This record gives sequence, structure tokens and C-alpha cells, in this order.
Amino acid sequence: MSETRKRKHPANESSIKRTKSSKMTKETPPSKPPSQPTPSQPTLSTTPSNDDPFPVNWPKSLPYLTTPAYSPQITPSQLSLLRTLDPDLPTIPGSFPLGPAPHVKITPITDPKHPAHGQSGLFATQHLPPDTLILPYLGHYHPGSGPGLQDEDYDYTKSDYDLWLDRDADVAVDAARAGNEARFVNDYRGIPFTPPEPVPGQKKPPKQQKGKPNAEFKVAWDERTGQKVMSVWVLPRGKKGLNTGIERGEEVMVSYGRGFWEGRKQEGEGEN
Ligand SMILES: C[S@@+](CC[C@H](N)C(=O)[O-])C[C@H]1O[C@@H](n2cnc3c(N)ncnc32)[C@H](O)[C@@H]1O
Repeated sequence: MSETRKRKHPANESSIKRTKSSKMTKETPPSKPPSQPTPSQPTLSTTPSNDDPFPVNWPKSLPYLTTPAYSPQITPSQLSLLRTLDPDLPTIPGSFPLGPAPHVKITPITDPKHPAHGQSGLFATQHLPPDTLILPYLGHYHPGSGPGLQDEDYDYTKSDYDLWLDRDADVAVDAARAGNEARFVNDYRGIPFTPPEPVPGQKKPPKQQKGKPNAEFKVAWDERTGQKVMSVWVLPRGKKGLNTGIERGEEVMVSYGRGFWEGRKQEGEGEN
């Protein structure tokens, strides 16, 4: 989702764009990531449950990333901007594991009432408290506008997995051709309410907010690689303190923003 059809994905005016290129290359992260104070994080079991290098239900035809990949069109000055520490950003701590995340699961959507029926979504495998980091959103870093939106045979403007990362640096991140579990996060619109799995020892499950997102995209500083990344977080507790987080078994849902769906509508009309 990109901005000139910019369908930018969700949150913070990040966007999902659309891509294609055979030339993308992975870059080695800086050898020594800058040190950063780690903000307090709610306790979350992020210990991988097994040694499988892929998450459960990961499509085997798609490269699974543990660090970002880069379009060859990303310039050294863009890289330098991405790797300049912004102390105001939330942090992905150095201790956050690279690789499959046990606290979420990619799950095929089998409910015909779900708007993404036949596709997949991301579901919590344990309670995720408010304001918790769920995952970085990994993909190809690429120019967010201009000729860099085309990488040889790949057109980023056609991607449904493309988000703005840094508008000042003109960099977006596209997870269409490679990514991690975060690429499976759906938009909350039209998703039917599913009661959470009962939690042992808990009489009544907490009230869930129906018809609303429970997570958001945020740009973060990744201490592990020393650069900015897009990431998915549980929504904060809220002004009234009512948000209790995401329950085990509940789908992680963000808002892609109205722009994404309006862009899609326009594309549909253009095709008629
Ligand atoms: C970033 S992907 C999300 C993961 C996707 N479901 C998958 O299995 O690859 C975005 C795409 O998911 C689908 N999607 C996500 N949320 C949706 C919603 N609320 N209603 C309809 N389709 C949705 C749309 O096809 C959209 O282009």
C-alpha cells in the first residue's frame, strides 16, 4: 500500500504499498548497535518453543526475515537516516529474540464470516498486556516515492503489505515478497467478535472491545540492528484504563487507516 495509490497500511500514517523486484539484497546490519536504555516492558514469554527456523504456518515459498532486507535503490544517505538514533522512539530491546515468536501464531482464517476468509491472520497464544511490543514488521526497505517505487519487475505501489517507515527519509517497508509474522496482521474492519479462550483460574474473561483495533503500528528503534523499524504493539491501557490487552486466542487487529481502503475502492472502480 503506497501513497500514490498509497494504500499505505495502517497506523501512524504508515502505509502498505506494493512491490516487485528480483534485485533486492539483504544488507549486513551495523556491527555494533548503539546502546539505548531499555524501556520497561510487560512480562511476555518470548522464548522460542522449538528450534524451527520458521513460524508455524509460515508459507514456505516466502523468505522468512529476522532482520530487514533492502531494495538496491535505498541510498547511503537514507540508510544513514534510518540508522540515526531517535531517543523519542519506543525501543525493541536487544534481548527481544530474532526469529519465530511464540506469543503469536499465524492462523488460517476458516470462518466464512471473516472478511479475510481463505487468508491468514495473526492470533495471540498468550495474554498480551497493554502497550506490549508484539513484533517488528520486517520486509524490504525501499524508497517511498519516485522511480524507486519500481524495482525492475516489481511494483511497490501494488503491494498490500507496504508501510511508510520514515517519511523524512522517504523510506517504506514492504513485506509482500519476504517478511515475518507481522505481515499477517489484519485490519479490524468487519472481523466478527470471537470470545476469547477461557483462562484457567479466571472466572470471567475481561470485556473485549468489539469492532475496534487492539493493536497499532509504531515506528521503533531496534537495538538489535541499530536502526528504525516498523513494529506492532498492543494498544495502551487507554484514558479510562479499560483496555486489558489482547487475550489468548484473540486475533491481533490494527487499523490500516481509511486511506488504504479508499485506495482499494478507487482501484476497484478503475477496473470497472
Ligand atoms: C497485510 S495483509 C494481511 C494478511 C493477509 N490476510 C494474509 O493472509 O496474507 C493485507 C490484506 O489482508 C486482507 N485483509 C486484512 N484485513 C482485512 C479486512 N478487515 N477485511 C478484508 N480483508 C482484509 C486484505 O486482502 C488485505 O489486502
